[in-house]
Amino acid sequence: MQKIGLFYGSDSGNTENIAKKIADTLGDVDLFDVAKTEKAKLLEYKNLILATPTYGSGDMQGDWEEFLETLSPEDFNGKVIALVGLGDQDTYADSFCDGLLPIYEVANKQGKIIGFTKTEGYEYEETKTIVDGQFIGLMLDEDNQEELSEKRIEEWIGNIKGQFE
Ligand SMILES: Cc1cc2nc3c(=O)[nH]c(=O)nc-3n(C[C@H](O)[C@H](O)[C@H](O)COP(=O)(O)O)c2cc1C
Repeated sequence: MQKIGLFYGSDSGNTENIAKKIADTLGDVDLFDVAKTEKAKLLEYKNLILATPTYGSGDMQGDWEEFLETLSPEDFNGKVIALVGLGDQDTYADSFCDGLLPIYEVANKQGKIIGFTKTEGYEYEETKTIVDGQFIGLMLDEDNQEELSEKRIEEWIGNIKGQFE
């Protein structure tokens, strides 16, 4: 398996902490804050994990918005991509983790998305991040279900680990 590049954006630190936990648990992961990195770096990796929280009402994090503008579907050709969304399903119940959707839409056209997850145990009202009955990635809620994150991360890593190339 080739090394994994984990690219994250984070305003208040939750996604950064989760990114570090994922990297520690998975091993062989290089971490990048999208505020301080370039598209060329992402292109170096066959295996990717992309993580964003949601802001506004259903938007991706600001640095991710700028970073995603530099990327096109062709950039994900031949890549294996796992997605991570952070949100608050209580205060923003009708747009839970929706900021992850634009990343999925660009990456999914030519890349292979892995790591879909079940929706059981979550308490949101609406989200656009469900495809074929499953979340498009690992969804975490550090505001309301922090105690569930560790187990969710472990299960998810167990699922994706063998799928990277
Ligand atoms: C102004 C504001 C708007 C937010 N909007 C949403 C939203 O639409 N949907 C959602 O699921 N979470 C929303 N959140 C919750 C954040 O995504 C959540 O707290 C996340 O863990 C923050 O990650 P960070 O610390 O990496 O920036 C919002 C938070 C703030 C402060």
